[in-house]
Amino acid sequence: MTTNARCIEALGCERFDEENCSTKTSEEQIKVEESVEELFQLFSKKLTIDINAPSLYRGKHVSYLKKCLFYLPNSYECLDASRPWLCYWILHSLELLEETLDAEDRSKIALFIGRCQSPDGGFGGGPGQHPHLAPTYAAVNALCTLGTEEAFSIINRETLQKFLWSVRCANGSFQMHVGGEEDIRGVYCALSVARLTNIYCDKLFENSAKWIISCQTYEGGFAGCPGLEAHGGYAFCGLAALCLLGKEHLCDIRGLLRWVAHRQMRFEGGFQGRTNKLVDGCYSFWQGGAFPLLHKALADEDSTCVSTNWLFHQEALQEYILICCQNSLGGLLDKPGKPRDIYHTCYTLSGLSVAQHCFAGQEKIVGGLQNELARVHPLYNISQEAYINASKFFYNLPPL
Ligand SMILES: CC(C)=CCC/C(C)=C/CC/C(C)=C/COP(=O)(O)OP(=O)(O)O
Ligand SMILES: [Zn+2]
Repeated sequence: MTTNARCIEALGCERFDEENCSTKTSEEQIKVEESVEELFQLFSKKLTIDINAPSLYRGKHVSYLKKCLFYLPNSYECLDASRPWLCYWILHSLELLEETLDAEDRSKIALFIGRCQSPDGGFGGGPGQHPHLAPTYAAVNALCTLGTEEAFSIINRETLQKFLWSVRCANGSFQMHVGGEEDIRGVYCALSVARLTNIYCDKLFENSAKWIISCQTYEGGFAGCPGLEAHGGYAFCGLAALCLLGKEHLCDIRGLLRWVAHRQMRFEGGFQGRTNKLVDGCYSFWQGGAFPLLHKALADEDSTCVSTNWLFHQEALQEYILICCQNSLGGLLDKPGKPRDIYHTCYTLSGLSVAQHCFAGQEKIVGGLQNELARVHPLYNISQEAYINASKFFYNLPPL
């Protein structure tokens, strides 16, 4: 299927499904493709983008993100308990777009995140809120992205470790907050912050690998909890958590690879989150980000049989993001027709970065080098540079 057809499909203009296509004769198929081409010509006049060399609206995205940083519109009121997330999504997106903030702004943001830190350790969704693993993960990633000594020093590693102990369950899973739900996000968030800030200890994660593996389903992906449906968000958490434990080989890597590779939609080029659901830009990272981790796991088993590319269609994903997920006024989105928002801006850009970069010298930058983003570290989803700076800071501190 051509890119044009994928875009038309993604624009919701014409419905093709695998079954219809496969029952068509080649002549009928050509007619379908011609009519798609015609439709596409019509729609490309509306889209102010050159589909043969789609460009990233870098400047527009930067302006949108900066506006959101200092004046969060009313539509984010419902995220009042996710304020460290808002900081992380914006800061990480700006970092990927290679936009730096001035020192005064970085300091203001670091101090605000500091106000979300709980005296009991960890971070809450806003100042004075109870600590929770999700905003703790977002706060640590945001502070590491800020990358200043002031930002790193805000994290109280002693109380953070106490908080992690307070949400740990005997079976190796983690509650999202004291008395809260246990799911695979918890163990990933706990491992991510523990590794980044150098407070990891084996005892804290005893049994965790076994619990994570019990979330892998018959389809090959991971569910939020044992017995539930595999989903991209949870599959990323499960695989990344196993990698952070150095135990990825304990799960069915090939089953997971098969599942995640089939989540890339044949027409749109983007990923769906789970079987029989719709494409969505945010899964560009939740699903796409699994491929570098899978690649490493496979290479560790047998370095002679791995390719120099990720095992998904990297160009098709980039086309979906650049052609279908950009708002022409800045910001990115789930799919055409949906409003832009900073969550989708963060995860589409993170997925775009994964799709652009495999190994040094093997970059595939759809639309030209001017579209290149900074490289992400796929375990944490902060930039490689932010990861290196944070490691230099935290791994020079004495162990707890
Ligand atoms: C680190 C961290 C906190 C990770 C979160 C991972 C994540 C994105 C989980 C998604 C959870 C989920 C079941 C969404 C389904 O939404 P839906 O039914 O609206 O969407 P769908 O139709 O695409 O499945
Ligand atoms: Zn989404």
